[in-house]
Parts: sequence; C-alpha cells; structure tokens
Amino acid sequence: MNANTGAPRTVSVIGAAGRMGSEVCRAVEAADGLELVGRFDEGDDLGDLAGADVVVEFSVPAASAANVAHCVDRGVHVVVGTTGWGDDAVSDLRTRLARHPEVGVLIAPNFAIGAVLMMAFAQKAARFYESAEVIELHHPDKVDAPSGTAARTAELIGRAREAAGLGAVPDATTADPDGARGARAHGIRVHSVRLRGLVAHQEVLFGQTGEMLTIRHDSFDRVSFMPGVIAAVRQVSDHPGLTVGLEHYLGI
Ligand SMILES: NC(=O)c1ccc[n+]([C@@H]2O[C@H](COP(=O)([O-])OP(=O)(O)OC[C@H]3O[C@@H](n4cnc5c(N)ncnc54)[C@H](O)[C@@H]3O)[C@@H](O)[C@H]2O)c1
Ligand SMILES: O=C(O)C1=N[C@H](C(=O)O)CCC1
Repeated sequence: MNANTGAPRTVSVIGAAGRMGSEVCRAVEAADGLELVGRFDEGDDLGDLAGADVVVEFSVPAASAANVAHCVDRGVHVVVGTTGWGDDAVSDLRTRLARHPEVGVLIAPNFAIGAVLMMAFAQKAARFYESAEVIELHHPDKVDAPSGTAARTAELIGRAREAAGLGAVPDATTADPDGARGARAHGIRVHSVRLRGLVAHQEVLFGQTGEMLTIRHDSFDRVSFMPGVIAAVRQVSDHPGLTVGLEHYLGI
C-alpha cells in the first residue's frame, strides 16, 4: 500500500534491537489489524523497508534524520520517537516532505499519554507564574541531554510566557563557574539527572510568591509509551506533512 491508499496495516521498526524498538515490535505484534513485517537496526540495508505502510523509528540522534529521509523518499509514513532533532534537521525534513505531500511524519518527544498531558498542563500554567524550571530524570544509558521532553516542555513554557508578556524568570545568580544552574532552553532552566534504576521522569516547577505548583510524570516501564505509539501508527496516514507532538493526534 502506498501513502495514499487507506489505513496502514504493515509496520517496520528501525532501531528494532534497542530498548524502545524491541518494545515497539512486541506492541505491533500484539495490536489488532497491524502486522510487523520488518525489523531494522544499525548496519542493515533499509531497502524497500520490507514493504511497510508505516515505519516506527527509535534509533539514535545521529542516524534518525537519514533514516526518516529514506522512508519519506519511498512514500512511507513515519512515526519518530528518536529525540535530539535539531532545528536544521526539522527544516530539511519539511523541505523533503514538500516533495512528497502525501506522506505523514510524526515526531513525538514522548509517547506516554501522561507526559503529553504534563506538557499541555505546563503550557496552560505557564502564564500564571513568575518562576518556572524543569527537572528531567532518566536512566544513565540515555545519550542526549536535555531530554526531548524537557526541551519541548521548556519551549512550550517559554512561548506561553512570551505570549503573556512575561519577562525573564527571576534569578540573581552572577557566579556559577560549574553550571550548577543547569542548561537554559527558551529562557527556562532545565536540569538533567541520570540515575541507575530510573526509566523516564520529569518535574515541572512553577513558583509565585507564597505558592508552588509541581507537575510530575513518571514512566516506570517502557510499555507506558506503547498506547501512544500504536495510536500514532494507526493515525499517521491521516496527517500528511510534518506533525510535532502526539497531542495533535489526541485532540489535546
Ligand atoms: N518519544 C518517546 O516517547 C521516547 C521514549 C523513549 C526513548 N525515546 C528516544 O528513542 C531513542 C532510542 O532510545 P532507546 O532507549 O531505545 O535507545 P537504544 O540505544 O536502546 O536503541 C537504539 C537502537 O538504535 C540502533 N541504531 C543505532 N544506529 C542506527 C542506525 N543508523 N540505523 C538504525 N538503527 C540504529 C542501535 O543499535 C539500538 O538498537 C532515543 O533518542 C530516546 O531518547 C523516545
Ligand atoms: O529513555 C529515553 O531516552 C527517553 N527519551 C525521551 C526524551 O528524551 O524525552 C522520552 C522519555 C524516554
């Protein structure tokens, strides 16, 4: 089936040997009406992607853009979970998709429904608070920092603050030789913790004189991402072009 002709049924996974890719293979095999036709990992020839209607891509930041380009050029829809996409890579993908307007690509920094809600709640809360910071906590095998979720959360908060006419968050720090105040994304401080035993966790902290709001999400197991991934596989062909964020498929 090419990109134009109905609901996707056959699925290939890129990064299939990884933590997420192997979980996705199990989820696709267990999903009604979906068939896993291809498993690809580093060094494999992607070829015709085993004839898949949809590819799910969970690899590494350095490889993801080329893998997605390979799919788009063959008219295959892609659900992308790999984080660390820079602005230039996203812009190149938009240009490529303009040549394949029937193809849908979803890039979602987090497929856990609770994490999508956490980001939406943070965006909604942002204009009411003078201070905001993000703490993300992940397993120590993660290669990118800050997490894609934290970067996206900071972007949503930063934009909401700007739209509301809020200025910079208050911070009197003038001496920080070791970077103790964390990274800064869209004007929001982001702190990355890497700890054995963790999977994927985030706290968004909002402060105002006399009060504090904490929004926290925890993924204790990678199965938490699977309902979102399967929903995306089922819907991606209905959303031609590039979509960033699963919230756009969920009506959030
Ligand atoms: N969006 C989400 O909800 C979500 C959730 C978890 C992880 N992630 C992201 O997914 C990515 C993968 O995470 P992980 O924990 O599964 O990592 P992982 O290291 O366990 O798996 C990555 C896999 O990609 C393979 N790979 C490396 N280079 C490749 C290439 N050129 N082509 C194909 N495969 C290649 C590796 O061999 C490995 O099997 C990361 O970017 C992570 O941040 C996103
Ligand atoms: O385990 C990871 O790696 C995760 N990456 C995503 C991110 O960077 O936000 C989502 C959560 C898990």
